[in-house]
Amino acid sequence: MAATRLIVALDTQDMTQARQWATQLDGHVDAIKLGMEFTYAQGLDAIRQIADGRTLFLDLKLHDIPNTVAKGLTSLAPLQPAMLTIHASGGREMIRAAREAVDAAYPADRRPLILAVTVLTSMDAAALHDIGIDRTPQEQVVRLGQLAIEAGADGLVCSAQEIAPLRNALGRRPVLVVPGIRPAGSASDDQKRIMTPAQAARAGADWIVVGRPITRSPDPTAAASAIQAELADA
Ligand SMILES: O=c1ccn([C@@H]2O[C@H](COP(=O)(O)O)[C@@H](O)[C@H]2O)c(=O)[nH]1
Repeated sequence: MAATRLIVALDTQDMTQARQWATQLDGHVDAIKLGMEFTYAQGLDAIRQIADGRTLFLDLKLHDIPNTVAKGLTSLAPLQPAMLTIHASGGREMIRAAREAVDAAYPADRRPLILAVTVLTSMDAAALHDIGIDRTPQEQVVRLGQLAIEAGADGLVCSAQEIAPLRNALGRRPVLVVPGIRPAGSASDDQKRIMTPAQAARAGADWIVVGRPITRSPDPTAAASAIQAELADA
């Protein structure tokens, strides 16, 4: 099985902080993730500056009518992300429109992976029930995952708890990117469906996403190195 790689989520509104984390974590993580918090505070040009040759996961979780998602993804092409996100719950037509837009707007040799977010890792069964979904998170993730891959997504964002059922349903091919990762003993914060880095690696995650356990550490480099060691030993 291929090694599980580490993405750090640089969740901050502050340019100096993002630059400092990105620089100090060079060589200790495999990719950086920038999302809504940084993008809404600093804008797209700041993403270009922080990315600066690094492998960029642009996690803006687009969810809108098909035309708007397609045009939004087209607007992001100059940033040359390696991965970007849309919500699987946007439905088949929206995902197909995303596929067509990425194929048209990005050069074939630098086409980002389209990752469909299934069920946010901050949601449990009660949170799904609140929004009218009376399935377990696992059932809903597999249902949305099948839909998204059929409609043209390259991969999925899921929790580590759903890797095995997704692999059973979809095989090895979809890229599985897994947030909700907490090293043993660290606070779960707002995450509900969590696993440790080693558990996620053993379950077959292609990438794990780790934010606060690294960025809130007094020594982010040591925290990232410890996670890499855990992945290597898994
Ligand atoms: O289902 C999802 C989708 C995306 N995320 C993002 O991952 C990181 C996780 O950060 P932590 O600090 O390690 O909790 C964050 O940027 C989320 O937006 C997710 O957690 N769950």
